[in-house]
Amino acid sequence: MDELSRELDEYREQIDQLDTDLVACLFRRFQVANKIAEVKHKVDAPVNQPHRATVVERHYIELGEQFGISADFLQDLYRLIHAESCRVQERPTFQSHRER
Ligand SMILES: O=C(O)C(=O)C[C@]1(C(=O)O)C=C[C@@H](O)C=C1
Repeated sequence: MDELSRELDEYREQIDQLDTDLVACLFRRFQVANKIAEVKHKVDAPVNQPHRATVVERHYIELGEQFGISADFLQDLYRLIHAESCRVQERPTFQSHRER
């Protein structure tokens, strides 16, 4: 294996590890969303809270400015995460594979 393909392999290992971290972070976020759902259920509050979602979306955009990541990309990303967070919260007994 030449030097360049060794370098490429190393970077790809880093990408794979970072993707694992990303998914693990998402997993933790959905666990917290599930806890939020329990509280909302107790006080009969709606899962989807557009004002709060706008605040969170702004936070993503601010982070994007700090890190130099495109606002459009982060908006799209948060919209996907938010949709999944709402879906998770609508499921009363959300459990991940790890908890089973
Ligand atoms: O802050 C909340 O109330 C949440 O449930 C979290 C969250 C999110 O995942 O970002 C999900 C649903 C709401 O519409 C707003 C934000």
